[in-house]
Amino acid sequence: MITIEQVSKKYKGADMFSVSNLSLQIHDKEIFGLLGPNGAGKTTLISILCSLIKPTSGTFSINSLTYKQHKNQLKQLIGIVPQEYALYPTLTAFENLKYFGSMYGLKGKQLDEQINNSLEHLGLLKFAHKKIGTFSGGMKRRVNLIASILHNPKVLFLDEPTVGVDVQSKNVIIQYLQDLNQKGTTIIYTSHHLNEAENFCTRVAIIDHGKIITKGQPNKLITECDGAHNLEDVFLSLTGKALRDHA
Ligand SMILES: Nc1ncnc2c1ncn2[C@@H]1O[C@H](COP(=O)(O)OP(=O)(O)OP(=O)(O)O)[C@@H](O)[C@H]1O
Repeated sequence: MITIEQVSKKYKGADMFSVSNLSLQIHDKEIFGLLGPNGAGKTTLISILCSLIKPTSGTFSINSLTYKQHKNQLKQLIGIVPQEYALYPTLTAFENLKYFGSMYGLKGKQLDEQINNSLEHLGLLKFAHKKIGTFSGGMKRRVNLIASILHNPKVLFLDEPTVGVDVQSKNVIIQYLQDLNQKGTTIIYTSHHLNEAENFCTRVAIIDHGKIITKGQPNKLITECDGAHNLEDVFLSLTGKALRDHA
C-alpha cells in the first residue's frame, strides 16, 4: 500500500506549488494511472515517490517504509521507468542490462537468464547483442523497462512508458505490464493516452495544478460525468480545453 499524506512540492525559485497538499492511497496490485494536462505535477509526484526529489512538506510510505527512514529498503522495493532513456548507446542491450542488474547486486547465470527471458518476452532477444545506439525509440523504451524490473520490484513507477512508440511496441509494453501486474506487481504510471489508461488502469487520478481533481475506476468516472462517453470526455470536462503553455 502506498500512502501519500498532504505532500506538497515547490521547486527552488518557483512561485507556485507543483504538487499541492496531495493525499492519496494506492492499494497493492493496482494499476493506477496519474493523468493530467502538461505541467499538472505528475512527474513531480512520481519523482517524490521514487525518492528522486524531496517534498517541501508532507510524507509518504510504501508498504509502511518511509523515505526518511528506509531509503535503501525502498530502493529494492520499487522500480523506476523514467521518461528519458537511461541507457548507454555504445553498449549492447545485454551489456546495458547486465550493468543495471549489477547495480542491484544481481549477477551470474540467474541474471543472464532473467535478461534473456525479459528480452524474449519483449520481442528483443535477437537484438540482445546489438548496440543500443542502433535501436529505435520503441526498442529503447522496452530495454529501459527491462532495466527497471530486473530486481523484481513490488511496485513499479513508469513516467509515460508508451510516449513516442508505435502501436506494436505500445501493445507489447502494455501486455508485459499486465503480465507483471498479474504476478503481483503494483503499477503506477503517468500517461497522456487516455484511451490506453481507460483500458489499462484499475483506477486513475486526474491531477491539475498539483491537486487531485477526481479519482476512481475509469468506468465509474465516465458514468458519473454528465454526457461523457469516455475518459477523455471526463478529462476535458474537468480540466477545460485551454492550452497549458507556459515558460
Ligand atoms: N526542476 C524544476 N524546477 C522548477 N519548476 C519545475 C521543475 N520541474 C517541474 N517544474 C514545474 O512544476 C510543474 C509541474 O511539472 P511536472 O513536470 O511535474 O508536470 P507533468 O504533469 O509531469 O507535466 P508533463 O505532462 O508535461 O510531463 C510545472 O509548472 C513545471 O514547470
